[in-house]
Amino acid sequence: MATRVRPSSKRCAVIGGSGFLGRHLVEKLLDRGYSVSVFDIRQSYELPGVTFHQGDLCDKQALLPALKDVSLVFHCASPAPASDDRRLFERVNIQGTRTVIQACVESGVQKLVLTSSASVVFEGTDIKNGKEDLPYAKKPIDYYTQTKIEQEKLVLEACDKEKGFFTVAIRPHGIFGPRDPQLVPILVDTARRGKMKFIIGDGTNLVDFTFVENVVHGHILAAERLRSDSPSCGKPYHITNDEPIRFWDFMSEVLVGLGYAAPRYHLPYTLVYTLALLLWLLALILRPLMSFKPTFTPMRVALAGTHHYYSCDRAKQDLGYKPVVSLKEGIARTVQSYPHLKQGA
Ligand SMILES: NC(=O)C1=CN([C@@H]2O[C@H](COP(=O)(O)OP(=O)(O)OC[C@H]3O[C@@H](n4cnc5c(N)ncnc54)[C@H](O)[C@@H]3O)[C@@H](O)[C@H]2O)C=CC1
Ligand SMILES: CC(C)CCC[C@@H](C)[C@H]1CC[C@H]2C3=C(CC[C@]12C)[C@@]1(C)CCC(=O)C[C@@H]1CC3
Repeated sequence: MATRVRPSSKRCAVIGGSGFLGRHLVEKLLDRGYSVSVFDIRQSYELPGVTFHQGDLCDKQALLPALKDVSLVFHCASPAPASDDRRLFERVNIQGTRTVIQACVESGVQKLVLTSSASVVFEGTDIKNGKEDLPYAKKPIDYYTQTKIEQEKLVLEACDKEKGFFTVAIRPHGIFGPRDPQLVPILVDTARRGKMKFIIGDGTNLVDFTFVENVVHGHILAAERLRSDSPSCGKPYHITNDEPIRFWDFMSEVLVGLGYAAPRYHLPYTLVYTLALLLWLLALILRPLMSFKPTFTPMRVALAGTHHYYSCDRAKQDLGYKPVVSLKEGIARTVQSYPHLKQGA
């Protein structure tokens, strides 16, 4: 009779490992002595100790070889929020996550760590020190958020102590750091087009921005603490820098660090939000004829003009989490890592 080989606890897979967070996670896992199998729709780098599997996570047959002899899987793949493509989000984040769960169960994977998002509870209104027991957004602000909610529910509901399949969800917020393709590049592009002169609202709203290495640290702690007797089974965890900052102070520090002027003039929040909503509707109506992507989407305006910061007390208590890089150091390292985005470069 063939005996099943028990997967090594130091062998793991990172789905979405070619992305911003995924690659930082892979690098840290290698440092900690793991061997890593990366599954992604694209390959963006090569590293010793990493085996790449290129494919779409919605395709179980493509996924299975990447999970062979793996005991721990991190799922941090998602289409970019900026794509605003409902069908793509539903296919990848919902159906694809079902496929990931099935593939994990079939392969004998014991632990699945999902990268969710703190935005699953965000409806465009203030959240101050939000805890994990806040209800999911009833009216999610965009398709990305809507499908991240369904994805998180699927993964947490799949946790089955009897069968030895343990799941946990990490909810980071506003990830930034070297190689981020989103926050700093969009900010600089907006500044270069002369559109970063305005502060939306009174500029006092507090927000969490989380340095990527802290997000990685939270994922690894969650994975290593996940066992049948741990309180984290089937639970979500906020992971932030635990240093809420005014949204516009953070933007200004990054902009000034890169040689651009900080925004100065104030615009009323409701006016900008209404304009962003109208533009979004116009882009939707015109989509069959032409494609244009407004910079100020309703989601971005809501994020820029409201309080949204979260408590990570649960992660501190259950996972022993504590940020490893301060906001000040994170911003300095981020600014330094983008010489090509500096003013005049
Ligand atoms: N960047 C942020 O501020 C935040 C991100 N998150 C979550 O963190 C995770 C990682 O995000 P980032 O690293 O910022 O994004 P990213 O876009 O850099 O990485 C996502 C990766 O997923 C891959 N991918 C997309 N569709 C795929 C498919 N069908 N099959 C296989 N691979 C596929 C992409 O090729 C990419 O490498 C995502 O789940 C995102 O929802 C959560 C909170 C905040
Ligand atoms: C044009 C300006 C008003 C804003 C420029 C910066 C924004 C691009 C970023 C500020 C907050 C960021 C953020 C995300 C994406 C980039 C920002 C909007 C997420 C939506 C990424 C995915 C998530 O899960 C939540 C993030 C919240 C913060």
